[in-house]
Amino acid sequence: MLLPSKLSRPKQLKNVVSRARLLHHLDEAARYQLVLVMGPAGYGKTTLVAQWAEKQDHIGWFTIDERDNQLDSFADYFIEAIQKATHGFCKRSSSLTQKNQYANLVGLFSQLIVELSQWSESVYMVIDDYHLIDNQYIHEAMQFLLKHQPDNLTLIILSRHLPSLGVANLRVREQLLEIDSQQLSFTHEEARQFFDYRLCGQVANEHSDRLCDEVSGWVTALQLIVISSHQTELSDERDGRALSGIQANHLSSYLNDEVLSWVDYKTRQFLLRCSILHSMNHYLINCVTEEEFGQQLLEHIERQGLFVQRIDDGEQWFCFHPLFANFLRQRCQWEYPDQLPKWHRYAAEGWLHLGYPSEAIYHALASHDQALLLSILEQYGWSLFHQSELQLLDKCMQALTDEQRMSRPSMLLLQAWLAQSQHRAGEVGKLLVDAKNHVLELKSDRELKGQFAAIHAQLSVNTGHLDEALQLAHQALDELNVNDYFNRIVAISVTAEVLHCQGQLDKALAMMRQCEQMAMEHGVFHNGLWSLIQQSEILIAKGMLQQAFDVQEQAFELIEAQHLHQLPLHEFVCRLRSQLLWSWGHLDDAEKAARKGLDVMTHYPPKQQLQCLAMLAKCALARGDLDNARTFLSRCENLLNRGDYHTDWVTNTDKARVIYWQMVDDKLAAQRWLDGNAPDDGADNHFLQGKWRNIARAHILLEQYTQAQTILSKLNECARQLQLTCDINRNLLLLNLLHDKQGLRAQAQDDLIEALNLACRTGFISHFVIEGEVMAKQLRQLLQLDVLEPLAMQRAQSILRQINQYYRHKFAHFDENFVTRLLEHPNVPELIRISPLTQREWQVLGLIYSGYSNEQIAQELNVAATTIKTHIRNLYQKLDVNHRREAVSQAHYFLEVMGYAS
Ligand SMILES: Nc1ncnc2c1ncn2[C@@H]1O[C@H](COP(=O)(O)OP(=O)(O)OP(=O)(O)O)[C@@H](O)[C@H]1O
Repeated sequence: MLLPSKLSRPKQLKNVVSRARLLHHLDEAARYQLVLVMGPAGYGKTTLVAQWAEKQDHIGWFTIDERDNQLDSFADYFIEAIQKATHGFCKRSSSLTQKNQYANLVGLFSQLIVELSQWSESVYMVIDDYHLIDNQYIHEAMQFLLKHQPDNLTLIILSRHLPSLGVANLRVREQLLEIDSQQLSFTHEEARQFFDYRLCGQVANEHSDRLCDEVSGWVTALQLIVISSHQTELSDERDGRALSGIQANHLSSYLNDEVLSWVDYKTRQFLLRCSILHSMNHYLINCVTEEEFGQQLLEHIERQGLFVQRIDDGEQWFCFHPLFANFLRQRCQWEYPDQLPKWHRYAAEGWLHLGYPSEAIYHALASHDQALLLSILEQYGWSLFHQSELQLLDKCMQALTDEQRMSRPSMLLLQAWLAQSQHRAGEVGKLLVDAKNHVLELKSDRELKGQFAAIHAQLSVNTGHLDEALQLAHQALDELNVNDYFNRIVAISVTAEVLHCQGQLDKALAMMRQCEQMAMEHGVFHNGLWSLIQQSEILIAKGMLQQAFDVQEQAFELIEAQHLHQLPLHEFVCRLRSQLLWSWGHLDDAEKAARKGLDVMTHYPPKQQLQCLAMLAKCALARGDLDNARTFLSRCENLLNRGDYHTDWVTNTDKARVIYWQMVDDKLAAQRWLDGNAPDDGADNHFLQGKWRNIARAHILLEQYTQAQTILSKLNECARQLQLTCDINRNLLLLNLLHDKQGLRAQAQDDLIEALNLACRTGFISHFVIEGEVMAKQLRQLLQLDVLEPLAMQRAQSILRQINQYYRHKFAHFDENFVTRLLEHPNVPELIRISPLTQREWQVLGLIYSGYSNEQIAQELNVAATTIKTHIRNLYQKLDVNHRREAVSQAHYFLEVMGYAS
C-alpha cells in the first residue's frame, strides 16, 4: 500500500514568496538530465520546487523517507510517481513492480527507459530528501538511469548533501543544472516580502535586511523569528527591534532534531570542536581537532549539508552558518567545559602560526591562559594598536592582573595609549602616576623615559597645560630613540598643538604637515589621521574652509584605506565635517555627518556623544526648530552633568545652549550659566575665543551691554592680531547683535558689512541665519540701501533665503511661548486678551510683518490663498485694524513691548 502523501508535491503554504530568479532557472530544466537542488536543512528546496512544479503537466513527485532504502519500496514509489506523471503510460514497468517480477533495480529501470522513450512529452521526476538514501544499490541504479535515460526525462533531486550520482561527470557534460545553498539563500527583497506577508508590513526594511544578513538568508531562521515574535505577543507594539532574537530553544530543537541527531559520533565531535573557530582552514582544523585529515573531514561535512560555507575563492577557508555555529558553541560549552580552554589554546597557537594575532588573542582570552596572552601582547600589542584594535586590546588589559601590567613598562604604556586614544584622560593620568611610582626602569632607562614623556605631553596639551606640554615634548624628543617614529611624531604634534593654541597658525600648520608625512611614511596611521584633523582645525581657524574640507576628504580616504572606521578619531572627522557644513548652511548634510559621528561612537561610552549631539542641536537651531533643539540640548546637559570634558567640547555645547536661550529669551538660564562660569585668561585660539563669545552672548541677552562690549573688543583685537579669520567673522556678528540692541545702527551696519565681506572668504551662512529676524531685517535694509559689493550682496541674499525658508515664520517672537508671555504683559491691549488670535493667526501675522504677500504666506504654510484671506480677516478684526500697514505696526508694537524690535 503506497502512501499518497509521499507521491504528491507538498501543498503550497499560504503567502509563499515567489522566487522569480530561481523559478526562471528551473524553467530551463527540460534541457538537462539532472537538476540538483542542494542546500542544508530548511533552505527552501522543497518549497521552491513545489512552486515551480505547480505549473508543469507531466511531473512525478517522490518524497523519500528512511524506509525507502529498501529496494522494493524505492522501486514501488518511483514507478508509481512516473505513472502519475505519464498518466499510466509505463504499464509494463508498473506491472513488474506490482508483481515484484524484476531481478534488480537496474533491470527495472531498463524497462522503464524503453517505455519512457516511447512517450512523446517531456517528463519530470522529482525526488525530495534524497540525502536519506544510503543504499549503494539504489545509487548505482540511479546512476544507470542517468546514463541511459531518454531525452524527454529530467530527474530533479533535492538533497541536503551531494548525492553519489556521478554528478561531476554530468557537470562536465553540461547535463547538470545546479541550485546551491548560496542561490537558495533569501535576498533582502525576498526577506522583506517574507516579513510583509507574515507580519503585515510591521518590519522596517533596514531591519529586515539586517535580520536577513544575520541569518545569511536561511529561510527557516526567518520563519523562527516570525514564530518567536508571535509567541512573545508583540501584536500591539510589534516593532522590528523586538524580532531580533529567535527564541534560542526553537532554534536549538530544530538544529538538534534536523541536523545534529543525524550525524555519527566522530562527525559530531569534529563539529563541536571546530565550532570554536569563527573561520577555519585545514591547518587550524588540524590544530583544534588534533586530526591529521581535518580538511577532508570538513569537506565531507560540507557534502553532508552541515551548514558549512566556503568563504574565499581559493577554497581554503570555511566557516559555519552563523546560527549553526552559535548552536554548536553552546553545545560545546555544555558538553565539554573542561576541554574548551585547551582547544582555545590550540586555536590561539594555530592563528599565531598563521600570523593572525588578533584572532589568536580572541582564543587566548577564551583559554584564560594569561601567560599566552602576555606573550602575544608583547609581540603584537603595538602593531594591533596601530591597526586600531582598541577594544580588543582593552579586553586584554582587563584580563591581566595589575602586577602583570606593572612589571612590564611596555604594557603600561600600551594601556595608557589605549586610554588616551579613547578620550579617557583621567585613566591616562592615573597610569602615568602608577608608572612613576612603580616602574623602576623609568628612572634609568632614557628611551623609556622619553616614551612616557611623549604621552604625558599629549595629556598635558589636552588638559590645557601648554607650558608643561611643551617642556615634556622637548624632553621626549631629546630622550627618544631616533627610530621611535610613533613617539617622535607625538612629541612634534604636541608642539604643533601648543603653537596652534598660542595662535601661531602658520608654524603649527607646517609642523602638522611634517607629522602627517612622517606618520604615513612609517605606517602609524592613527597619528597620520590626527595630524590631518589638526590641519583641518588650523585651516578653519585661518578661515580657509575649502582647504579644510579637502584635508577632511583626505582624512576620510585614510579611514577608508586603513579601515579606521571604529576609531574615536573617525567621529572627530565626522564632527568637523558637520561643523563645516553647518557653517556653509548645508544643514541636511551637516546633520548626516553628525549622525555618522554618533554611529561611530555606538561602541563607546555615551559621554563621547556630546559633540555630535551639540551639532544636531545647532542644526535644529539654524532651522528655527526649537523643539528638536531642546531635545538634543537636554541630552547634552545630561552628559555634561556626568563628567569632565575638554574645554573645546564644553564650549561647543555651550554655544548651542546660549543661542537657544537667546532664541527663547530665557534670561534666567543664561544668568545661572554665567554665574557658574569662570572665564580663562587670553583668547589666543578658537577654543578660548568661543568660550568668551558664549559669555558675551549671555551678557547681551541679559542686557549687560558694557561687559559684552569689553569682551568683544578684546576678543576681536586678539583675533585680528593672530589672523583668526573665522573668529573675527563670528565676533563681528556678535558685535552687530550688540550694537543693534544698543540702537547703534551705524556701527551695527559696519559690523555686518565687514562680516558679510569676510563671509565671502569663509563661506559662513548659518552663523548669520541663527540670528533670525533681527538679522533678516538688517540684511533687507542693507540690500535696499544698495551698499554691498556684488559678492557680499549675493551672500546676503542667500542668508535671507535661508532665514525665510527655515526660520522666519517659526520665529520665536510669534511662537506659543512668546504669545503666552505677551498676553501676560500689562501693556498689551485688553482686546487681544479677550479675543486672542489662534496660533495660526499669530503665524500669519508674523509673516505679514516679515513682508510676505498673501500668495507667499499660502505657499509657506501650504494652504490655499483663500484660507489665508480668512485668517487675515479674522486677525484684523481681533487686532482692530483695517489694513496691512496697521497690522504690521501692531506687530511691531508687540515686539517692542517684549523688547525685540527697535
Ligand atoms: N519561498 C518561500 N516563501 C515562504 N516561506 C518559505 C519559502 N521557502 C521556504 N519557506 C519556509 O521555510 C521552511 C523550510 O522550507 P523547505 O521545507 O522548503 O526547506 P527544505 O530545504 O526543503 O528543507 P529540508 O532540508 O528539511 O527538506 C518552510 O517550512 C517554509 O515555511
